[in-house]
Amino acid sequence: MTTATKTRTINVFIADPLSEDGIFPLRQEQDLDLNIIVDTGLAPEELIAKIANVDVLLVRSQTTVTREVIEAAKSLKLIGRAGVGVDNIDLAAATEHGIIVVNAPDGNTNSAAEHTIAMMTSLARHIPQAFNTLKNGKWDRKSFVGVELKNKTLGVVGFGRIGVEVAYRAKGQRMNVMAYDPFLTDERAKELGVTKATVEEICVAADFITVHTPLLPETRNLINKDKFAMMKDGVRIINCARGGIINEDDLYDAIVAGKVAGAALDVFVSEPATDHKLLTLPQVIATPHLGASTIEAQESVAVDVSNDIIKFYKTGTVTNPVNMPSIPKELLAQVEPFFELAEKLGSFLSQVTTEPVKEINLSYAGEVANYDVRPLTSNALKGLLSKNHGNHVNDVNARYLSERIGMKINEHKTTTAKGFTSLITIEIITANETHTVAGTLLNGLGARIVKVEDYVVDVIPQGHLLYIKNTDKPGAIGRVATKLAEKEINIATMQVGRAQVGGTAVMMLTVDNVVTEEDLVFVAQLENIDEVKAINL
Ligand SMILES: NC(=O)c1ccc[n+]([C@@H]2O[C@H](COP(=O)([O-])OP(=O)(O)OC[C@H]3O[C@@H](n4cnc5c(N)ncnc54)[C@H](O)[C@@H]3O)[C@@H](O)[C@H]2O)c1
Ligand SMILES: O=C(O)[C@H](O)COP(=O)(O)O
Repeated sequence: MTTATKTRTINVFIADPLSEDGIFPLRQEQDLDLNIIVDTGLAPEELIAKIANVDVLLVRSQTTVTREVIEAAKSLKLIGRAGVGVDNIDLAAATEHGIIVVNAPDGNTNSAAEHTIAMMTSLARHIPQAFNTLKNGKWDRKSFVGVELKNKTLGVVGFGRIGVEVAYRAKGQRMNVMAYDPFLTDERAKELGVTKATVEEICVAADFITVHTPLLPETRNLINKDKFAMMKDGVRIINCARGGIINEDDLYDAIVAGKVAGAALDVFVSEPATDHKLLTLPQVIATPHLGASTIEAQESVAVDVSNDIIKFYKTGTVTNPVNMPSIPKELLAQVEPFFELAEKLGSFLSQVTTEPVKEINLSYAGEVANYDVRPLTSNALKGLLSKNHGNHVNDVNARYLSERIGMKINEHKTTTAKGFTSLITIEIITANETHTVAGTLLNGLGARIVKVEDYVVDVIPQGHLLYIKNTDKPGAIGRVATKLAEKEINIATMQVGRAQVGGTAVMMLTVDNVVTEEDLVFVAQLENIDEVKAINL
């Protein structure tokens, strides 16, 4: 990943209204040259026209970041979502283009949970309808008889950050809480004092149902006419998550049919939703996507994405990635040193072969095998592909690009590391060749290549290397050294290895200057030299 300093201006484009206090970290950043452009409320074609030189795009839910926007953004490295839901961002397009998407998953949890409870209470007691009537000069106490929350059952579908916070608060109202989430365990349900249930069980038993899942293909229309049919008469529905999780037409029909007593909606399939048919029903109360609209939440989510932008440009890593594996903080410190090694090993192999790689086997041995190795594989693939893809390949799209060209990627983990604390061995298979390289981190000494093909070596993976295969006969080393001297190429280090006396041997040389194609030909013509490759790491 890239790190930047003041030498380059970074254009940060803020396309939705963000808290000014929240973007304070960006405004006061001293080490990076950030050019902050605030230009909100743009139509898609206006955004496309302005995005060509933008490095970082910051949005909330209002701006839709389409494939067209991404393709027009020639410099874009990072999209920051100041909030949770990323359904307004074409993640596949971002990933293909190597653009990191980060969000702020924690900053608005409380606000969204509080809004959900406010909506449920308002729904139970008809507060918006009663207020409207009163504003219109009518003192009507008969039309707005509500229901209590106490002893009612609340079904929570999607028991993540917000779902759990809603459950805590509902229990404070002395409600019984049922919850469904594919990741909810019996232990966690017990610990939180909720009844673990299926969506169907919730539909059958709940008086109030609230959804808190992301909008995904699996959750779109999760609550539909079949589910409404299972529900109690007079059930009340709340959606402060995403429009589309509850089928809007089916909800409308269920309300008109008297099955559903009321619905509280903060979100709609298409927003802004000012003339939606659900809004014509007196049983429906609604807010214009206000779940996260508090001073605290807006400051918090904007601070989180601002800090991730700064972190990305200073360290090359981010805290809340959406389209790359997220590494817990405590593990990051341990695996980060391997990133460069994995990339160098991949790069080494890309320069050893000229054929397309059909399969790559990555073996992680020793301590490194205890970690989530996917980021290491991404770095190895980045190194492997960079020969042909240059700067267009990064940790985000390396796996995607590899799979797109049909490369089979196999990761293996073993505890034994042949005497090393950790060992990464990478094998590539092409139509006609197989090549292997292995590397490690030596305590206090940094990265080393310790094996090339079947030969044990000890090479710092840095600078200009010459990889020479020769027949193990006297004089080969001397001839190579003399030829390089003739070409004014200074040898810094030299390693030799062989499997058996008189067989094939390898030389690994580090040299002080770039070795040209012409120089390589001269070396390759020497007696008993079978193959010469220049490798730049
Ligand atoms: N109205 C607002 O302004 C507002 C504010 C914040 C968040 N949100 C939305 O609220 C939702 C939840 O946010 P969060 O922060 O709790 O996210 P989260 O990722 O912490 O929780 C989502 C949960 O949904 C679960 N889930 C996924 N697929 C499911 C399925 N098929 N059935 C049931 N559960 C499933 C996940 O396992 C996860 O536990 C998101 O859609 C987010 O965009 C809306
Ligand atoms: O997913 C979210 O974080 C919420 O829907 C908030 O959206 P907003 O940033 O547009 O308020």
